[in-house]
Amino acid sequence: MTGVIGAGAFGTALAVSLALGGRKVVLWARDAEAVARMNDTRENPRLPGVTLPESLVVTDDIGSLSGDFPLLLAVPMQKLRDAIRAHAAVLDNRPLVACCKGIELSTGLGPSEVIAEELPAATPALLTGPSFAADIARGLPTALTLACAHGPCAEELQQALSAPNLRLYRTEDVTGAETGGAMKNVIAIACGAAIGAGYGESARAAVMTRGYAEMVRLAVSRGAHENTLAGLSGFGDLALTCTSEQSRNYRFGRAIGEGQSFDPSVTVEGAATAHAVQEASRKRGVDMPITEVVVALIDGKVDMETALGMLLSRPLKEE
Ligand SMILES: NC(=O)C1=CN([C@@H]2O[C@H](COP(=O)(O)OP(=O)(O)OC[C@H]3O[C@@H](n4cnc5c(N)ncnc54)[C@H](O)[C@@H]3O)[C@@H](O)[C@H]2O)C=CC1
Ligand SMILES: O=C(CO)COP(=O)(O)O
Repeated sequence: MTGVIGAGAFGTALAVSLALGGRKVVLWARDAEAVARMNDTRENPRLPGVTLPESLVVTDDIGSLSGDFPLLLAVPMQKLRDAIRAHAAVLDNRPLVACCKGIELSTGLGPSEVIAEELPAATPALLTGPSFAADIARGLPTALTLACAHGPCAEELQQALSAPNLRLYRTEDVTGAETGGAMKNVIAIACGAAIGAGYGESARAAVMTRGYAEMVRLAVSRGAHENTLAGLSGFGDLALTCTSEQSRNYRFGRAIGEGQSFDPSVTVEGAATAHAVQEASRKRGVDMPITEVVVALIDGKVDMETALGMLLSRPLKEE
């Protein structure tokens, strides 16, 4: 059995995919009315056009997640700690797989570190990599990274969370996997802004590549293995998010580049994470010029022309 906490786009897509793969899945949401609607219509408005399989149990009863089976935590990064605290009794002492991508603004911690801090007896893991919820829910093929520092648990989770359209690779480098997932959103905002401002595809490729260098620098400074960033959780997700109109982070950046507003109700993980990364990288003395520019753009401190100048006027250096 698998439990999923958070019935947003990603939690629901994973639940659908695992249920269609023949697993027993319980999807928990905090909003009783939303749960009633989903049970009535067998649809989730966050995933239009996707029918929830009859075998998928949707509930607002947190007690139905009691047990020692793995729980997927599919809530936004900045809400992860609240969600854990609210249900600590049910979540403690079992595998908890964070499905969020980001760094906590108030602490500079990644998802597995937040879990470890709140519930030291739980086994923190991470599910990350290039995958749009809509693609997963439609049964399209996807490959993801399952990260868990505890080797045997990593293998068990890899088996338990694979599905016909979800191919999971595993790593014990949780820090590398979570840094890649957090940073790709920041760089996707920069790429969206470059395209939105009309700077062209070559500029986007430059931002992606130099953004990858920032991702690696930050990850290594946090204790990750450089190679992890070349995998699905780093390069893979960067490639997807920086080039797809499906990405909310990319579209948010494009709106900045075009001088347009963006719907504040949409989950854009890279916005808070850019601020968290800026603070962490300054403390560690890690040079992250694209992240600095993204923060300045989000905060409205610079316009696109100034932002471009900030990057192009840097001293010339070896690659
Ligand atoms: N949507 C996608 O394609 C993908 C999303 N992700 C990651 O998944 C995470 C969640 O994103 P989405 O599902 O897309 O967001 P979403 O905006 O569709 O849904 C977020 C859900 O979390 C719930 N929630 C918020 N705070 C909560 C709390 N304290 N307790 C319980 N539930 C709470 C909300 O009610 C909402 O249903 C993000 O970190 C995102 O980066 C990862 C891969 C793909
Ligand atoms: O993480 C994702 C794809 O791997 C989803 O990206 P967005 O949050 O930018 O939509």
